[in-house]
Amino acid sequence: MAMDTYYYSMLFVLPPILYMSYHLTRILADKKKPTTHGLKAHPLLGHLPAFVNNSHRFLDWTTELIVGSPEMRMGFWIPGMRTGIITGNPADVEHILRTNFANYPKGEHAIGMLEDFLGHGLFNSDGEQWLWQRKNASYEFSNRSLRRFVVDVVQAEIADRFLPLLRRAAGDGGGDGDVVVLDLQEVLQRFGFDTICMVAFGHDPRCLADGGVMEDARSEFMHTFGEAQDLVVGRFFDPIEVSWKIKKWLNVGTERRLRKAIADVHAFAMDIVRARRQSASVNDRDDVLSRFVASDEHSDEVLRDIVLSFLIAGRETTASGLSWFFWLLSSRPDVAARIADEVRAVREATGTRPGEPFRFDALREMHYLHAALTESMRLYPPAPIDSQSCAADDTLPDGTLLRAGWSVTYSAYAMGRLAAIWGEDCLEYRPERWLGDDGAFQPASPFRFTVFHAGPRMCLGKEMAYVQMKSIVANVLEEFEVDVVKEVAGGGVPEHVLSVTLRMKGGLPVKIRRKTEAY
Ligand code: HEM
Repeated sequence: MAMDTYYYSMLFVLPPILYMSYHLTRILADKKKPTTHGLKAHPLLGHLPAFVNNSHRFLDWTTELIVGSPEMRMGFWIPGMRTGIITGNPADVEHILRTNFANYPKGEHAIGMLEDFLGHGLFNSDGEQWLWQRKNASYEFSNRSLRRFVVDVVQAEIADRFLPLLRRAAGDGGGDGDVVVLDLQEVLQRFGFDTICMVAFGHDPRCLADGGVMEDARSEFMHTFGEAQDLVVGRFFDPIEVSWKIKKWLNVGTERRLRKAIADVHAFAMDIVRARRQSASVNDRDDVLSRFVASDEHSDEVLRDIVLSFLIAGRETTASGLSWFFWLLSSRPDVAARIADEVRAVREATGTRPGEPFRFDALREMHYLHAALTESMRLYPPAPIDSQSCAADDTLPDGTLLRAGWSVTYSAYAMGRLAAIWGEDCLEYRPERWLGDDGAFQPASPFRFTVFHAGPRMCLGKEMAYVQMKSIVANVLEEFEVDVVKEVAGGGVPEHVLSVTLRMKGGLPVKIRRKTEAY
């Protein structure tokens, strides 16, 4: 009997004890919730007012908060909409991108926002859907014939299109012989678009045509593609999340423009897919799409989404990296001179002459150039922030709590400005920080230098991007000086547009001069 009373009383006593201890644990755990130093939350609206007030300087604002925080991260809370963290802490990044990778997918929320544009291509999928595309694409990217193909495509684009364009801009031959102001960022985007289309799909869109002509017919499409990208990213920065859904449903405003832009971009990608399907020689080709087509397993829509992912990956990233690099170089003649010396030494060692293509091995010898580009991307990362979502409650390495459904973002831009990672001179452009005593390039951990992402979803095009960027810089600095037109560009750091990539607002106006020294 006494035992029965004991069991019955336990039935009533235990649940409240368990309930209370559950909540007590949560309250205690929540003491470790992410903090935000120097940022006050509104009692009802949370951090919404601060986000709205600083949306025009989002990267710099979040960087200031991260740099000012001992944990190198900021927590934010926007009631009913979004809660999460933006971090610059390498231990957090390693945890999110590698150690507990499975718990930090892109998430349904983000995928849903991009779905009408990117479908379920590599960039916009998780789980199995991502894995099979990643496996196929990684196989292609580690293929040596693709590496040769990349070098050939890039060198041909430089020799037949890019250098002739710069020679014309420098006043050689074309037009009235005057030096013209060129938007280098736009030229580099065209370069990136041509090369990604040729490498990934075996299709030549001729955004830069032979002889260095900028094809006007392509300008409109390039503009449409950029517009689709910017408008879709705009959805993420809209503090009132449902507003884009309402506009889409009503087909008004930016969503109306976006619908039209997406239709044009999809038509372009679908043309590429159909052309590749009809091509008799699919099995003999080196491009990435042909391998997906050859397997005969995928619908046109799936292939279209794969095409779109590669266009997003390759169109603006290298152009962004190079635009900031040439801007930095314009005030650092010492760095430009050292690169030119290195290129000259590699020419001598490989027995080639200026104007001839650089082979893969020759590019690999250019350690200082590699360091100069890496250092530039450290400060101006082409993909400045990257978000995932937290699938189940988790704790960061320092015990900070993350709840399921939170947005978890790392800022490569802020990380480049953290003294705790790079030392007190972190704001200085100093390529030497990447070189060992023997002058060889020393890579940093991808959890500190997050420019190419890290872990299982790390960028597949990193090597291709360096081949492209090093080839362009080496060829340009052999022949030309690039002067940024300060009267047009303004004196300070150029303003940026925050889209998928860090783009200069208004482009990068430059004048191209032939080098006076004999090579
Ligand atoms: C300087 C140039 C580049 C930078 C800084 C860069 C950076 C990045 C970053 C940050 C990601 C992660 C994106 C995310 O998951 O949210 C990524 C993924 C990727 N990148 Fe790049 N990228 C560059 C050039 C390229 C090029 C030229 C290609 C060529 C095809 C490429 C192919 C890819 C692919 C396929 C992924 C998706 C990987 C996956 O989700 O599994 N990237 N890149």
